[in-house]
Amino acid sequence: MNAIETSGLSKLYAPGVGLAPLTLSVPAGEIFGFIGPNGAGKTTAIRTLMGFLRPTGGRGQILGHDVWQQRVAVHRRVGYLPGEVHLVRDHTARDLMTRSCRLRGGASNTYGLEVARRLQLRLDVRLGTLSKGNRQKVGLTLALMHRPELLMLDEPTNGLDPLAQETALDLLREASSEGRTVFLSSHVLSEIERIAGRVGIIRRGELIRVEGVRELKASLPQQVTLRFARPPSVDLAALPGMSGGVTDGLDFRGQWRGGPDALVRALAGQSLSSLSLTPSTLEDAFMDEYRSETPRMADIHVA
Ligand SMILES: Nc1ncnc2c1ncn2[C@@H]1O[C@H](COP(=O)(O)OP(=O)(O)OP(=O)(O)O)[C@@H](O)[C@H]1O
Repeated sequence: MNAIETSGLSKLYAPGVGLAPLTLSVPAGEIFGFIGPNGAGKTTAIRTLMGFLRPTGGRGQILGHDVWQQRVAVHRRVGYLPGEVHLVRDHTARDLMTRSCRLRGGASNTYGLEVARRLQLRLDVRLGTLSKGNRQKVGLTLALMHRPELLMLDEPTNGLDPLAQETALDLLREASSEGRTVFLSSHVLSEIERIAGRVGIIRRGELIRVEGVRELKASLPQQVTLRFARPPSVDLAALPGMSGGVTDGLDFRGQWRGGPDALVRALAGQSLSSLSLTPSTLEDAFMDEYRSETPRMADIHVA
């Protein structure tokens, strides 16, 4: 059974605003990254999947439960981190963790304490005095502490310092290696690139692309930068495999699809003073998706 299964699930606040019909399957154990610019619909998608927003169309299941009709069961089984963590000011993190264990019929707090320790969260400080990053650590600890089968995390590393970010990513990797599923949204593409198996790109409420991170990166052109000692006698921008070529005096920049051999062969006989070929990052792919005029797709089916 897939951890997340939706068929045309939508949440429209107004025509064209919100989440367009979303058809997506996320198998158990996968880390799925959801990326898109501000206002793309990431939070709306996560909140609809969590049953906090009533869908305006389609169907969705989380761990086999209907996202709206059976949302109480969903909430019991899923670790959720909202985009903005609001906490009761006068309590401490330890209070919230104790209460959460009690609500789960006396569940163990052992792992929660380990997560808090690894995130260097101070458990006995009044929440009202915590910084944004420390509130985020509380939210993460509460989401992770019961080792839920599915983690739904809206920008989990938002506000964390680099060390805590690293720890958070380790915790998510560990969850996945235990067969648990992680669905996270992020603007930090480098972190999605490092931990996610697949990535979904959402734009204006529509899922425009879903692909394995490895495949996505392999499909990207490499950035080529050349400097010549003398003006080249070949039209580099016109080479098959080259795109976006720009010449500036003796410098040339472009995007190259193909192996380095073919490029070196094309440059044979030219007086080259430097050459660099850099693999593209997910960031580059993401920017490409935004720049390209991808047609609107009302309903994208993803295996
Ligand atoms: N309660 C609401 N009523 C009406 N429109 C809303 C509501 N909440 C969000 N929207 C709109 O829905 C669209 C998607 O918003 P959403 O918050 O889901 O985007 P997001 O991808 O999470 O953005 P960000 O990266 O800024 O957090 C935006 O156009 C937003 O203005």
